[in-house]
Amino acid sequence: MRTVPLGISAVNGLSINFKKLPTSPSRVPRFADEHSFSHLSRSGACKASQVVELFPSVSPEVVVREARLEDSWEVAETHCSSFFPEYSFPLDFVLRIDRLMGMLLGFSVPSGCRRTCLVAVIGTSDEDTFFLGSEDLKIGGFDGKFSLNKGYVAGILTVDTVADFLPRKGPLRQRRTGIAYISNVAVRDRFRRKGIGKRLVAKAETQARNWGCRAIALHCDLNNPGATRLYKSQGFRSIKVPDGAAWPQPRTSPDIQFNFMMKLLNTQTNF
Ligand SMILES: CC(=O)SCCNC(=O)CCNC(=O)[C@H](O)C(C)(C)COP(=O)(O)OP(=O)(O)OC[C@H]1O[C@@H](n2cnc3c(N)ncnc32)[C@H](O)[C@@H]1OP(=O)(O)O
Repeated sequence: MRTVPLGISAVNGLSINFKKLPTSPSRVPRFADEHSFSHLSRSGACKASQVVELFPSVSPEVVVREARLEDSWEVAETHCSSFFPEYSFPLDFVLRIDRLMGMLLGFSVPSGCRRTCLVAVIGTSDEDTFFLGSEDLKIGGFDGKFSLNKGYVAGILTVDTVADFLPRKGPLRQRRTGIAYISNVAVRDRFRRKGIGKRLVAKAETQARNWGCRAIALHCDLNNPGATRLYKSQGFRSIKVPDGAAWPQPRTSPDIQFNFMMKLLNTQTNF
């Protein structure tokens, strides 16, 4: 089964940042995994694994929150190891650096739009975390606050209101508003099937509601039945895109076919 990084990555043609990820997401040869790269990750991984063994389903130790600066490397790792698991050294390392730089330097959004990266973190609690930095500071798609009690990033998701993958409105081709878009959903291999994906999607919905959105949408590779099942279980429904419709699609390999899925967020309003 092929997995495809969608959304920001897929949207803008992927060159050096998260909104420009490689256009061919097919798996390529792998030669090192995330453990190779940082001592910090290695120690974090042990701790996280122990927690998960103690709590086989999602435990209270899994916190889903907005990504902060200190998570950025692990976010890049999670993305690369999930969507490009077969990349081998040095490509996998370069890819991680590319994602990291993109996240820190890129991630700009059009005026009036929002975008945030969520992380599912194991082995921490926000309640006893001491933060440095300012509430208002944003660096790339990251919250500028910094904490030493960071936990271990097991899953990621991006949600935005950029509407790059929805048809534009009217003769002026304005961006559609009020519909959030989910992309780049990934859970590290060894933490899958523990409800983390569901938690990330649920948090994205909460974020979308807080932004005033009435619906939330995503594109999923038709050949990704696991992810499709996840979204269906969360109330997303496949939307038939009329043949020939000028409906923008994530820019990945041309042979990938997408299922456009959408969920209304507790509102009767039509879109
Ligand atoms: C919009 C996008 O970004 S689409 C891209 C999706 N991302 C990827 O394909 C990257 C690689 N895959 C992954 O990272 C993960 O497998 C994800 C994100 C798809 C799922 O994350 P998980 O944390 O494993 O999902 P979670 O445990 O919450 O699963 C919820 C339900 O989804 C379904 N599901 C999830 N994964 C699978 C699978 N591999 N096979 C079948 N069903 C699955 C099941 O119904 C599952 O419930 P169950 O475990 O009680 O049967």
